[in-house]
Amino acid sequence: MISVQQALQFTKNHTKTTPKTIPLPLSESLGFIIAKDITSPISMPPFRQSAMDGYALGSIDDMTFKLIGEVKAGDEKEILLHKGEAIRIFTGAPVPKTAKAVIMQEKVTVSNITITLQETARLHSNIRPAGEQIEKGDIALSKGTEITPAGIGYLASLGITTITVYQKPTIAIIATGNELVPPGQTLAHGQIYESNSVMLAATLAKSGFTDIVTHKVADDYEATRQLLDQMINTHDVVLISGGISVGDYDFVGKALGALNVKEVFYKVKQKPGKPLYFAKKEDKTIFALPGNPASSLSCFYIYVLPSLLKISGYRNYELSWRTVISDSEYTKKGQRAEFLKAHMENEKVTILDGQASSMLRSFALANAIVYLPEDISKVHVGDTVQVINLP
Ligand SMILES: Nc1nc2c(c(=O)[nH]1)N[C@H]1C(S)=C(S)[C@@H](COP(=O)(O)OP(=O)(O)OC[C@H]3O[C@@H](n4cnc5c(N)ncnc54)[C@H](O)[C@@H]3O)O[C@H]1N2
Ligand code: MOO
Repeated sequence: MISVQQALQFTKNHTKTTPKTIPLPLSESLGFIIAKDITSPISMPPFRQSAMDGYALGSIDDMTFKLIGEVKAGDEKEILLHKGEAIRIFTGAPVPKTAKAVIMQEKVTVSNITITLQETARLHSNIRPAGEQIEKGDIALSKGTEITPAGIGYLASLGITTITVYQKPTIAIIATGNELVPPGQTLAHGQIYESNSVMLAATLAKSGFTDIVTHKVADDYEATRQLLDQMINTHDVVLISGGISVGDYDFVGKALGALNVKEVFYKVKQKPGKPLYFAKKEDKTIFALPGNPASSLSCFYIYVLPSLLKISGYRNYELSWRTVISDSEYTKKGQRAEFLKAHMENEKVTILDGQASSMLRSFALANAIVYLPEDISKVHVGDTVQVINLP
C-alpha cells in the first residue's frame, strides 16, 4: 500500500496535458485554457481617448479658452485646435490630435462660449493614449492562461470572437453494483439508491467538465469487462465507482487487468478511499473509485480533479493546501492518513460529525477537507491543520 504523497506524485507523473486543441467561440470559452498565444488584432484603445467629461484644450499655458465645438463618444470628426481654443468632450470620445490636455468639467467655469480653468492643465492629462493597454500585434494573453470572465471581456474588447483552447477530456462514469437502483423507484430489501454517478457528474459539471456519459453495470465479470473496454476506447477518462475491493463480486480490477491497462497504483494508506486504483492505457486515464460514496467523492477531489485539470492544460492544477486553526477535537483510530469532511468559517475549521465512508450527510454540509497525515493521531482545539477548500 502506498502513501498519500506517493499516490499524488504517481497521479501527477502519469497525467499529461492533452495535445488536442480546438477553436472555440469566445463566449463559450470560460474555464478553458488557451493553447496558442493570442495576438491583438488592434491597438487598445484604438485612438486617443478622453478619460473624462470636460474640455479638450489646444494649449496648456492659458487659463481662458474659446469654445469652438464638441466631440462625443462615437464621433468620427477631427477638429483642429489652436492655442487658446477648447472643445466640449465626453468620456470615451476621440481626442483631437492637436489637443494638449483634457480638463474635467468640475475644474472649469463656463460663460457662454468662454471657459476659465480653476487650475492649470498638465500636458496629456485625462487622455488615454492609443495602444495604452496593448499595441496591435502584441500578445494579448499567452498560452496556458485560464479564460476568466475578465479574460472574455478583455478579448472581446479587442474584437476577438474565436480562440484556440485545450480540449477538455471526455469522461465516462460507470457505477457498478447489483444492489443499485435509480432514485424514483421503490427499494426492495437489500437494494439502495445509486447516488455516486449523479454526484460525480455534478462535481464534474461544477468544475467545467460537461462531456460526460453515465452507465450502470451489474456485478458480472463479462458485462463489466465489455463495458469498460467500450468506455476506455471511446473516452479520454473513465471513472468507475465500486467493485474495486477484494470481495468475490468485485470485478473491476480483474476486468481492467484483462483489458491490458497499465496499473499505476492500487490501494493508498488513506481513509476514506483505501482501495483507490489508478491506471493508464496509452493516453487514456482510468480511476476506479471505491464505491462507498464518501470514498468516491473524497478520491475525486484529491486525485481525479487535479488530474483532469492537468489534462485540460491548467498550470495550477495541484491541490492548494492552507494551514488553518481547528476549532474541533478529533481522534484518529487507525494508522491511515485521513481526509475529513469539514466546514471553514472565519479562517477556522470545524471537523464535522459523521466521517464514515458510507455517509454523505457530513459531505453535503462540508466546504473543506482536513488532511491528517499518517503520523498525526489527535487534533486539539487550537491546533493548526492542513485544509483544502472544496470547489
Ligand atoms: N475484506 C475487505 N473488505 C473491504 C475492504 C478491505 O480492505 N477488505 N475495504 C473496504 C473499503 S475501505 C472500501 S472503501 C470498500 C470499497 O469497496 P468497493 O470499491 O468494492 O465498493 P462496493 O463494494 O461496490 O461498494 C461499497 C459500498 O458502497 C455502496 N455503493 C457502491 N456504489 C454505489 C453507488 N453508485 N451509489 C451509492 N452507493 C454505492 C455499496 O452499496 C456498498 O455499501 O470496500 C470495503 N471492504
Ligand atoms: O477506504 Mo474505505 O473508504 O475506508 O471505506
